[in-house]
Amino acid sequence: MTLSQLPTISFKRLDTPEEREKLRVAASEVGFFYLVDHGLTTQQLDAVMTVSKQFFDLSEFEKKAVAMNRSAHFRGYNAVGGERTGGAVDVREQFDWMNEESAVVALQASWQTLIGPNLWPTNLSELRSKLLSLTEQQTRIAVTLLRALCESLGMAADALDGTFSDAPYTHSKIIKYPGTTASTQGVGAHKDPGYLTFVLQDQQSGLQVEYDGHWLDVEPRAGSFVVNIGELLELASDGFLQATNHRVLAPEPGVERYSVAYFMAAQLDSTVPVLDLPAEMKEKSKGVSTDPNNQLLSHVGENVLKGRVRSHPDAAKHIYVTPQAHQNGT
Ligand SMILES: O=C(O)CCC(=O)C(=O)O
Ligand SMILES: [Fe+2]
Repeated sequence: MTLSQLPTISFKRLDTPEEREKLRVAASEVGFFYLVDHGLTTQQLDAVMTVSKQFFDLSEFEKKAVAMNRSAHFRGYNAVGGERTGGAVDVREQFDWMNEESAVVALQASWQTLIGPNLWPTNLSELRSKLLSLTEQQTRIAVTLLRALCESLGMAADALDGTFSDAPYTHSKIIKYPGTTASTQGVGAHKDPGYLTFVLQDQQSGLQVEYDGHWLDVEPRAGSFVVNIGELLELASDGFLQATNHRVLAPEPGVERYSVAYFMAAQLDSTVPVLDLPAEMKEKSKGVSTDPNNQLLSHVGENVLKGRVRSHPDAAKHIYVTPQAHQNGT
């Protein structure tokens, strides 16, 4: 199948069977689509991009004050060099935040290190308010989208609700890709570990999705989110939906690209069930991928932690829970 453009799904029409059918096709045959009519205004999205650029324009000293290597919970800033994908350095700067929480005092499993407070710069107070408000709205959209997706797969809308209840684990990042000739890798090819990812792009292209053995450009479309299927949905659908490989090419020198990524998972202590899909979907399923370098884990905390450790090995050095406890996922 050839594809010149990614499908587009209208969020406000998801209550119609026609749009849900389009959603099922987009999610199962491509794994990437534009989400429009989601209700977030252009002004709000522009304001997020503006405050994100203001963050990256802070001095090195100010950014390093919130560096991820000061966090025990994979939160905060990474300069270029702080992340690797596929064994090579990603040429991007980024600032990560997750749910605002207190740290677990006595860890019983390694994944509990994902729980903790965010790091916020003291001299850009707008960053916290703008980003947390964005996350809250994206979570509402993601929950509705996931429910519509379950329905489109012939399941009850709430089939996965038990895994995230009213507060899914979410992880987000603002990202700056500086122009470079040193490497073509903005971020190397990877799959995202959660249920659903939303990417907000600026006007600069570079995001590519693997489709039918080729890399397809995901051209920026103002006001849309680019949605992709993550590994937890591949597991829940027993491979009917596939987490899609994607990457970002570094821009040319003199050009910068900014994006904001939002990853919705389930609660970290939950385990993703395998949905009993209709027979015609089961027949079409390619099965869950069995890449020896990337095992998919149905324990949510374990699968999310796997992604974080692979991306930020330095930030993972503090993890001290015994392998026994880790294995049991307790
Ligand atoms: O920056 C982008 O467009 C995508 C980033 C991405 O795939 C990721 O951070 O997982
Ligand atoms: Fe990604």
